[in-house]
Amino acid sequence: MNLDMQWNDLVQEVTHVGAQGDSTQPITGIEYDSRRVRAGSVFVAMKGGSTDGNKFAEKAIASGAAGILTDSSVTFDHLIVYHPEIPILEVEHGRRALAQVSAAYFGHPERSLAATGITGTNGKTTTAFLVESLLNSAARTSILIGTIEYHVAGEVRPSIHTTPESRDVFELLAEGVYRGATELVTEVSSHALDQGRVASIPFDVAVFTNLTRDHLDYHQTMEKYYAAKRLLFDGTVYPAPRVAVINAHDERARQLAAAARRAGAEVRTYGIGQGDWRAVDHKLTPGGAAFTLETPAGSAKVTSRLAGEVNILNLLAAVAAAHARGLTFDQLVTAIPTLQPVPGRFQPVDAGQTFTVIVDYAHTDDALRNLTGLARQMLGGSDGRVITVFGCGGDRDRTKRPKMGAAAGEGSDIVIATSDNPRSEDPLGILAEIEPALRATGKPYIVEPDRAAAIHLAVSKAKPHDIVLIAGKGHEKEQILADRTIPFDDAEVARAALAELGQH
Ligand SMILES: CC(=O)N[C@H]1[C@@H](OP(=O)(O)OP(=O)(O)OC[C@H]2O[C@@H](n3ccc(=O)[nH]c3=O)[C@H](O)[C@@H]2O)O[C@H](CO)[C@@H](O)[C@@H]1O[C@H](C)C(=O)N[C@@H](C)C(=O)N[C@H](CCC(=O)O)C(=O)O
Ligand SMILES: Nc1ncnc2c1ncn2[C@@H]1O[C@H](COP(=O)(O)OP(=O)(O)OP(=O)(O)O)[C@@H](O)[C@H]1O
Repeated sequence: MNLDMQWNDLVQEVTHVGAQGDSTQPITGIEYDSRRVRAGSVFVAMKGGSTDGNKFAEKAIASGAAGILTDSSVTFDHLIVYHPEIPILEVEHGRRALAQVSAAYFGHPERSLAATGITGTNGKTTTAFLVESLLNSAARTSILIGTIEYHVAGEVRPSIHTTPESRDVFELLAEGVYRGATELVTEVSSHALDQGRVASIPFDVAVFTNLTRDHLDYHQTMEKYYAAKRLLFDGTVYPAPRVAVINAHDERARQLAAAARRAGAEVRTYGIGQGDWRAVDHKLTPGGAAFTLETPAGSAKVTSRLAGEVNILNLLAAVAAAHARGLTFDQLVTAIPTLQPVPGRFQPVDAGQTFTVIVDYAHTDDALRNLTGLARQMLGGSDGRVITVFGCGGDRDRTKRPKMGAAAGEGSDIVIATSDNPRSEDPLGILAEIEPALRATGKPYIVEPDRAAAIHLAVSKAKPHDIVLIAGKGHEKEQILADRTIPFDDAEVARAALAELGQH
């Protein structure tokens, strides 16, 4: 961070429409939440979806704020009258101003980093992990920001948001640069693009994985959802990327590619049997996939430990992005077989058993259908069965329960319905709301509220070639029951169940 920064320096860095006062007082922090303001902090008061940060400007001043940035002319007019002692800036867009001021305060770490941003409804986390692994295989030092966790030059941190507020992003970047990072790989959610959480970060490479129905509670229409994603590519609000990597299978691919090209980006498309970066003659195996990688930089046969067609797409996206970041085709081909599945995203648990066990984060009916579909793809023509363990969260959308029951039954040969964070609800009550739809599918099922017992049961029922899917928790490490949060890791429980099976 810039320890010498004064208010008067900061003013130079922010686009503003009004200003009052000046100050040579050193600034000790930038905050967008009044509850985090300490003596010497600058408070950025911005309008939000559920409240208005401007309501808390007085509170921030009482906590010792050294200056205020506001996106409200009413607040600006009020403060210049009642707090003439505090320097104030009025800005047009609160979150973009937050990004500008944070970049400056944290010493412009973005200037020392090449950024790859990944957006899309599905595949962001997986693609981001793969890009980071490819860059690290070429001895680059990276920062990763995403849903599961953050990596700061090799150190793992818990994730707060898929894409945090710009202030928190810049703090991570500054730390990463200090520890030698030269690359940033970040998931960019549509919320982040809409709000400007990644404003002031120039993206060298931008990746678009896909667009399916989601987050309409926030964006309201698919057009607005797409428009938010397009912002990463079209140069209208943020600078256009140098290279745009786009999934050729998506129905928006052509229009997005055209928008990116118009903005001056080099476009690379990818796909299975289509696109400039493509997989041909692919085969799915229980251990992953094998295909010929055909690209403008060369062709080679490769094998991957990541299962399912969607992961071939994620891998192609990552390969095209890492090549844009300067890895050679040979470096990429050498690294591909070493890439590990992402924790909790179609993650195999292998203890040498004759069937497949997969842990996945799928916790919506769509995701569950996707997951059972991937398992069917993997079974191909074999006589293996799909055995699915799943549950539904308590104190959450109850309409999901019958939908999940139907999705599990329709996609599986055997279902074990269990608990998944029952929270304050009775686990048996939740299961009773799942059961009628599950029963209606006509598939054999068992209700076992104890999640560990359910996983043991599924593993004990598996025969050679079967696929056991453990859905819902993915990378999560806890189960929330009534007033307790207990450690719980699906992959570990599955490993214990496999070890027990091995002893019999
Ligand atoms: C819909 C959404 O994006 N909400 C985020 C947003 O809230 P908001 O704009 O409504 O802010 P607000 O609560 O109205 O507050 C306005 C301002 O007042 C401030 N405030 C508030 C209270 C107070 O006492 N003092 C104070 O200063 C707040 O810090 C904020 O600056 O800004 C808040 C502060 O950073 C976030 O905590 C909040 O995330 C909520 C909890 C959330 O659930 N966000 C999800 C939807 C999200 O962003 N998800 C995407 C991933 C989606 C995906 O792909 O799955 C993500 O990138 O994580
Ligand atoms: N390229 C893809 N296309 C469609 N579905 C995918 C793709 N990649 C992954 N999936 C499915 O979406 C699930 C979530 O994958 P991933 O975590 O990589 O995506 P994400 O965009 O980060 O989503 P989330 O924010 O929910 O974590 C996977 O378990 C898989 O079932």
